[in-house]
Amino acid sequence: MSITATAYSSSANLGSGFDVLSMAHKAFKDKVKATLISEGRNLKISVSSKNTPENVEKNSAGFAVKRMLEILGINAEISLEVIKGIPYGLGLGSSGASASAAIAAVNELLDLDLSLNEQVEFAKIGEIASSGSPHPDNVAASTFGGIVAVTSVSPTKVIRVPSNLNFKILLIVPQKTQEGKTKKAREMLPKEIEIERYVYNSRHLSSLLIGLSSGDRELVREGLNDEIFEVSRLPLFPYYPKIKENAIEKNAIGVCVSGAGPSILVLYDNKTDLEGIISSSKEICTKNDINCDFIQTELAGGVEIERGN
Ligand SMILES: Nc1ncnc2c1ncn2[C@@H]1O[C@H](COP(=O)(O)OP(=O)(O)O)[C@@H](O)[C@H]1O
Ligand SMILES: N[C@@H](CCOP(=O)(O)O)C(=O)O
Repeated sequence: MSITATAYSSSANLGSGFDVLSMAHKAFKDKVKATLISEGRNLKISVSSKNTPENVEKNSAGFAVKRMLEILGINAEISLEVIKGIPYGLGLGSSGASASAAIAAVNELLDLDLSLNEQVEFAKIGEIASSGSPHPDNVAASTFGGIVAVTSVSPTKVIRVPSNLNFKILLIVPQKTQEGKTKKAREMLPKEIEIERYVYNSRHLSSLLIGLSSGDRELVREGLNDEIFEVSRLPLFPYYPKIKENAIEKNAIGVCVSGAGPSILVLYDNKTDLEGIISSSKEICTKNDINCDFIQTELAGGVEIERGN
């Protein structure tokens, strides 16, 4: 018996919403096929994957499933085939999507009847294998779909963010995968911040959520700014400030780093000079000795179970 689940790529943080906000998009997707080999005897998880670790403890999909079954006290032998479609190390929620798909597939395979919040609770554990931290944002977006806010982590509670803003997504993706990128990016963050910077980011977060809900372009633009996380990680994407400045000049709705980078998320609409952003961003990337892909996409739904396999 096998079940296959599909989960989409995501852009987490959305400026000042570090570890809280994220959005799923159709740019890329992972699939995980879970096959039940035996049940009730012992707990054994195996992982096969062409381009991510096949060591269960080091694969976000395998680690999430193994820990979930340990926590639930379930003995089963399950093989996981991780079919990657999301390039990893680029800030597109690759590790999170695998974990989301794996948990959803095993939930269906063993008829666990987990809620979406419970699935995120277990899927986030998979992020420990990839970044050393169970950050819930990417897996929340890949599981729920749309734009999400993680309002609680113990227990996990995910809320879909209401949006009345019409926008499309441009992802600027460097063609350079970095092993362990998010782990390194998390180590770059300050342990303490000035209250003033916290207040700045609270203003940005408030602007973003109100702007999305009301469909106010200017509020969303302001809301995608950040004074703490992107600033601390700038050495990972030195080209970002210029690309952002240029995109805003060409009337993008707003710009932020996608997750821990190095990809950049641009929200745009029919008032935006999209071609101008792409051509000038290519020049900026070239000046920084990087080649980038430019992917136009849109919001994605949540994790999908393939029926009839
Ligand atoms: N199923 C998986 N999919 C993608 N990366 C994985 C997976 N399992 C473990 N990893 C590891 O996690 C790292 C990529 O995750 P991360 O650094 O968070 O980047 P991102 O999530 O932006 O792709 C790589 O070192 C990769 O080997
Ligand atoms: N909140 C996390 C998000 C990491 O997203 P990814 O797509 O880069 O894995 C962080 O910023 O550390």
